[in-house]
Amino acid sequence: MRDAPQLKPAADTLAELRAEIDRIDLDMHRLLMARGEIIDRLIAAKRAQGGGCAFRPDREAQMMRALVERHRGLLPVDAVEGVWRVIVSTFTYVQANYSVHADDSGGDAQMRDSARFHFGFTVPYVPHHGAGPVIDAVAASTGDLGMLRAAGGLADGAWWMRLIGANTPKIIARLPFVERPDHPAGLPVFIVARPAADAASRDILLYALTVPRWSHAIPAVVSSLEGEILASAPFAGGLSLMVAAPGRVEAARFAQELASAGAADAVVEPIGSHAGRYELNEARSGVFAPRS
Ligand SMILES: C=C(O[C@@H]1C=C(C(=O)O)C=C[C@H]1O)C(=O)O
Repeated sequence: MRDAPQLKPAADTLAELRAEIDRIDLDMHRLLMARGEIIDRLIAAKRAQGGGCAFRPDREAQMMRALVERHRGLLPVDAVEGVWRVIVSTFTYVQANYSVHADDSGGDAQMRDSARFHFGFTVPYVPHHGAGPVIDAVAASTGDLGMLRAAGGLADGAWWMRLIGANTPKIIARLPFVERPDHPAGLPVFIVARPAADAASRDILLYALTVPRWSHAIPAVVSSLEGEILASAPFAGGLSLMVAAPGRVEAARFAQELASAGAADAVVEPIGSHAGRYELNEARSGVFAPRS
């Protein structure tokens, strides 16, 4: 007959708990080092796709959603998300070095918090004053990222007009990937980059909409397409709007709807796209649902 299982002592000793923590830390560190060993193969695979920026925003959005969705336990989701942001961003950096250029004109503290939370401290943070200089710095680089307030720094006017055209940077992500009211780095920001092939998420399309003058047809058409006017500013004697629309609304359809509503002189041009917005409804429970 087998012996009855040994009863565990009533309380673990501190030394035993520390030994357990050391074992777990060693496993985690070994796993991180193993993750690093895949990098050379990733670099080769991406070089075959054309190289450039290693950031894959669509993949990252899926990873961050899956992470917060499966998270359980007492470790705050903010901490888990922060740890993975640093892992993923630093792994992107070691594939192809990049800097994050940020517009500090609306205040440096929130931008810096956001950049550090989402990209860590290994990735260089380069402050600029204004959206224009950020976009210029990204345009002059091969793989750098720009970080701009999604709500817009109005001092720059219609900065999104600089994103129009075939060889200009585009908006490729909106951060945080998973939103919640008490997010520790919750400032909504757009990430601007020279887009890499097949990396973009096209759940939400972003457009620059230019019109000679304001018309009430514009918000009516935007809301009928389930879009959103994000910002507006005077431009070249008229007005420019930054508009978000669901991925099914191509530029031609948008222009056509505007024309039918009486705004035939509206020009609609793509300026980027990003993953659908996800909101974590019950912070720390791991339960989240898409924004309605
Ligand atoms: C590893 C990749 O490159 C980057 C780094 C990632 C990571 O470390 O998990 C994920 C997406 C990319 O931004 C990838 O494309 O899969």
